[in-house]
Amino acid sequence: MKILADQNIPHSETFFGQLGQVVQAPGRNLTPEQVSDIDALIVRSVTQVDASLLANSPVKFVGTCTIGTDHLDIPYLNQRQISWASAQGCNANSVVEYVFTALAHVRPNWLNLSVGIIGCGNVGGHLYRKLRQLGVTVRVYDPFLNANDVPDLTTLEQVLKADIVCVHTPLTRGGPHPTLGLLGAAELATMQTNAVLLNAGRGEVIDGAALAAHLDAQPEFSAVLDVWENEPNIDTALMQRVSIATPHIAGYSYDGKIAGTEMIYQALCAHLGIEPQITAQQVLPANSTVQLCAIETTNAYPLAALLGQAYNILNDDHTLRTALSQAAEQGRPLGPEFDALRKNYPQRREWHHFTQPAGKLADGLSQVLTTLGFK
Ligand SMILES: NC(=O)C1=CN([C@@H]2O[C@H](COP(=O)(O)OP(=O)(O)OC[C@H]3O[C@@H](n4cnc5c(N)ncnc54)[C@H](O)[C@@H]3O)[C@@H](O)[C@H]2O)C=CC1
Ligand SMILES: O=C(O)C(=O)[C@H](O)COP(=O)(O)O
Repeated sequence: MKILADQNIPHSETFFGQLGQVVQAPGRNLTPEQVSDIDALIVRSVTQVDASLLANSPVKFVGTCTIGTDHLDIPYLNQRQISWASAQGCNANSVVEYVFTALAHVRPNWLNLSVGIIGCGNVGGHLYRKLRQLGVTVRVYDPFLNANDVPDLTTLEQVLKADIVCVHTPLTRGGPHPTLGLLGAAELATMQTNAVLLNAGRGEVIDGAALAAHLDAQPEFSAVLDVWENEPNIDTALMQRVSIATPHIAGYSYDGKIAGTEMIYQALCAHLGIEPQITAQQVLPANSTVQLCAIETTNAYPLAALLGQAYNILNDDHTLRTALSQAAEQGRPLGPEFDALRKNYPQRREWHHFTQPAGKLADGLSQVLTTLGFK
């Protein structure tokens, strides 16, 4: 069998090579010719999988090593009886670590603030439970859940009143509660003037032009954006206005990426009726525990300093801004720069690979780190 895999899927040969011949290709601009003799197509979020790609292809299985599925035309796949699978929850922990790291930088007192969560599935739900464990006041908006699922469920209006609002919905264009443009000028206007808005879902859920205008009008308002309208050609005017800007890498922990590969390998095995032979555990680096360094007791933001050792979000922000401004100055297109940062993203491990500093931490800090997942 012939399997085409996006070249940015780590260990695709190790996993899918068990099942057939693997051809790797850049996923952004796959052509119908490239899939004209392919049995299984393994993609990431940058490949639009629809009739224009697959109409003349013998593909019988499509797997996306991502949580999001907005790039798949699912009705078309179903109609063609092409099996498909996504990697639900694979990088949810990675996104939650991103959120906590970002908040520690933009609102060092976030433990004492209220947090609103829009979309409470694998990512939002994980974030919700951690915040509750930490004693943070949380409000949730998710029209597909009820109060038995989430006791703090409320309206979108109430969630938008929180000090910090985190967006973790899928991008949906239809159905009873579409998320395309869910937050526009009218919704932003109801938020607190010094709120933080964080989007690690999909860029199109927030109207970027409205957000840029809002940031201009409200100097105390902050935004953290990992996802953007029109990726990879993002709006640099908006980027310049946000507090933290990253190139859609919230879910890019190495653990999360390998989990995505493994889940789709398992799904393809199930499709073929074959027992899986390889696991994520076999390919992830072993014994990779790292000890965090002790920090100065005088450090005003000890949590940000500790989290920054495990995941340096400011480096991701700096790298994006530098790459895009250099490309703009030199008249080069921005899209390839954005994609290159994602393709060459360094290996980032999740927090259960880190142990707390040997020295004594300030009261309560060790407990917070333990709740966040540090050993
Ligand atoms: N920035 C990144 O690197 C990553 C982004 N994502 C994005 O995050 C999204 C969410 O991921 P998961 O939590 O794993 O998905 P999920 O499917 O487990 O949960 C999504 C939740 O959003 C809710 N929802 C749907 N429409 C809504 C609406 N109109 N208003 C409020 N809530 C709504 C659903 O009921 C569900 O509970 C993904 O679909 C993907 O687009 C996921 C992983 C990484
Ligand atoms: O899992 C998802 O959904 C994501 O947003 C991924 O982290 C995006 O990664 P790529 O598929 O765009 O590499």
